[in-house]
Amino acid sequence: MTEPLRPELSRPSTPMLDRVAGPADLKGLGDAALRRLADEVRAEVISVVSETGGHLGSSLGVVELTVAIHAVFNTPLDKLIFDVGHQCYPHKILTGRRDRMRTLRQGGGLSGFTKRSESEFDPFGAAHSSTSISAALGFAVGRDMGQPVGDTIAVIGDGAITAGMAYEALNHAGHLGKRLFVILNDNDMSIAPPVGAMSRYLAGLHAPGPLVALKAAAEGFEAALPGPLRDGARRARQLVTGLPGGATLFEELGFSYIGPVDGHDMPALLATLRAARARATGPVLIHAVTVKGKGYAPAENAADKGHGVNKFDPVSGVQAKAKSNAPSYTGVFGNALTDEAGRDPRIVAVTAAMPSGTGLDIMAKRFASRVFDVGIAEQHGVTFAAGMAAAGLRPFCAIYSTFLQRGYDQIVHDVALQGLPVRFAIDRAGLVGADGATHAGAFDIGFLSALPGFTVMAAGDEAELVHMVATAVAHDQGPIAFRFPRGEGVGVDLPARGVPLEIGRGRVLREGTDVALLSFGAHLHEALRAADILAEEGISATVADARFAKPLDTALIAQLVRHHAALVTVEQGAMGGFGAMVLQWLAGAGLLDGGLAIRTLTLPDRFIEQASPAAMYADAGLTAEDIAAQARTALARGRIMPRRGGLRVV
Ligand SMILES: Cc1ncc(C[n+]2csc(CCOP(=O)(O)OP(=O)(O)O)c2C)c(N)n1
Ligand SMILES: CC(=O)[C@@H](O)[C@H](O)COP(=O)(O)O
Ligand SMILES: [Mg+2]
Repeated sequence: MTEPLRPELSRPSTPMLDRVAGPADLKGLGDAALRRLADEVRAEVISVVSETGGHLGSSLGVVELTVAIHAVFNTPLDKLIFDVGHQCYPHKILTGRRDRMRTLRQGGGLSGFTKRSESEFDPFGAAHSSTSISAALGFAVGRDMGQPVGDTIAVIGDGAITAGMAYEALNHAGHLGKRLFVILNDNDMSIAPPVGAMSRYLAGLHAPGPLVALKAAAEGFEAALPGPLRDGARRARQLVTGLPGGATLFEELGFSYIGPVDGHDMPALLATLRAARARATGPVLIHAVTVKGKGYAPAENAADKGHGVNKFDPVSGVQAKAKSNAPSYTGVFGNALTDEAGRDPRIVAVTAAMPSGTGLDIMAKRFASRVFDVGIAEQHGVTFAAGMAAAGLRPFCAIYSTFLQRGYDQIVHDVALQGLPVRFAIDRAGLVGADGATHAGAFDIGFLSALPGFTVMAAGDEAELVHMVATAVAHDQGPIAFRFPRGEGVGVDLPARGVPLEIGRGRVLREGTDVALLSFGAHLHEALRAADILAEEGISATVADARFAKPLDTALIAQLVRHHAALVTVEQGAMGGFGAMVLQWLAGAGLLDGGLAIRTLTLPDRFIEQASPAAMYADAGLTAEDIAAQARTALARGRIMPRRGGLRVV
């Protein structure tokens, strides 16, 4: 467990919470007691996250909401589904996991998201956004078909509700008309300030003003009327208020809309939830207005509202600084792209609600009008970029590997099939640490390399990343992608300016005679370390950086297999990626016919649980020692080779 920075300050007194073993203990409490309980839960969240780091602001914003839902509904029979799940810390504290909260996001500890395997109170796992309404609707159908399910409640943020999936679900839920509760947790923040017309619309719904108050009053009146009169009353309200369409978008979609309600006013929340629970017959949307970071000034005052924090001093809110020896890959990418954008006005960039996470905030500072935050809308972002490419621009789509999965059909259908030169900057490639398996960048090598016409690169270090940005700028022949990991680089000197790489050509960093280690991506330094380990045993290893999974440097690979008894490929990705591409090419070229010993080191065929990235790679069998061990065994079985040199060293 992580040591607290100031242990004497980090454990608040929580007499009420101490008596809560689970949601059942909330049932007998009155409104005032529930409000006090919420205060204690908030203190506990601050205390926990000060020791562990994590998603502080989002969790603080839903404290009252979480207490109220558990007090009014009957979980776990009723299914409470948090969208993304990053705001679930109060929920975990109230559902029997308080004693393990200080293991949050660590190896062997509690997940930072909801997770089915962790608790019966987590009916549906999450971490990627905007899935909650679909899942809740699925549970509602299960209930109506006789399964042991009570009510279903989706809690979704104003950021998450900007994604296409949420509308698909609202549309379907409105059509089915089943009893279902969607609680819109509207804190007017995503990770960054929210963007888009939907965000403006929601703000309009809770803007103070006479029209809105009148509308709310009219709605209350309407609800009391018998069915046949309700339509007339609604039309009258539309005339009186003049609000667009009169009804909210949600009502137009077939939901009953309740709100906006102050999501920190416990009596108001409880009354709203009780009334909705007692009377709902179909889908209901409860619009709760909350404050991200609520009740903790350092979070409320932070630009990101304490979205994701390191451990911190609970009194001052000052976060521990991670030691850094080299610039982050993300920062190197952001700076390199900004430099390129300074030279080429056709360069534009797209982020799906992650401007700082992707480094595009750097470019936005100089070229605001050329950086587009599309909201949590990876699918739209990809096709939008394809449109800009078709129009003659040079779009960079900067999306984490894990979230790019959302846009795969768009990558296939809108980008690859049309051969459009969209540049994909794929951050968070490989294992990412505390966010765990849901955020691992495992699959992009395989899913992109399978597409005709795609060029797929991975940066061996941060200097290579600069060159890959330049390569992507210059590549107008079709789609191109480059991947790089989370965190800091290896500390190599950065070039003053990127130089486009020759497409499909790798490089040899170290020339040996016995075994060839062919790395694709940022595990290059592990391959170099493996070569050092092998050298101590008298085994001479060549280390090559493939740079490209597609097109492969087949001349280099042919040379490696000709000159070595064994070949080991290394990548930070799942099976079916770079190693598979190499194997397939070797087989097709007949180069396996002579009994070459090959090992393809990838992530294993299972999801790797959260821990530090180093521990996760150890779990995956992808350390330098693992690479050396595989090289050793491959060599022991490989054919006997005369020792020859002759490789090109770049
Ligand atoms: C598909 C997908 N894209 C991006 C993200 C990254 N992400 C996590 S939380 C978040 C913002 C969510 O905002 P909101 O739903 O309003 O919740 P809040 O943090 O404000 O409570 C984003 C963009 C994600 N989890 N899933
Ligand atoms: C919840 C979520 O998806 C993001 O907040 C994620 O945790 C960000 O991860 P990074 O810290 O790698 O940007
Ligand atoms: Mg929000």
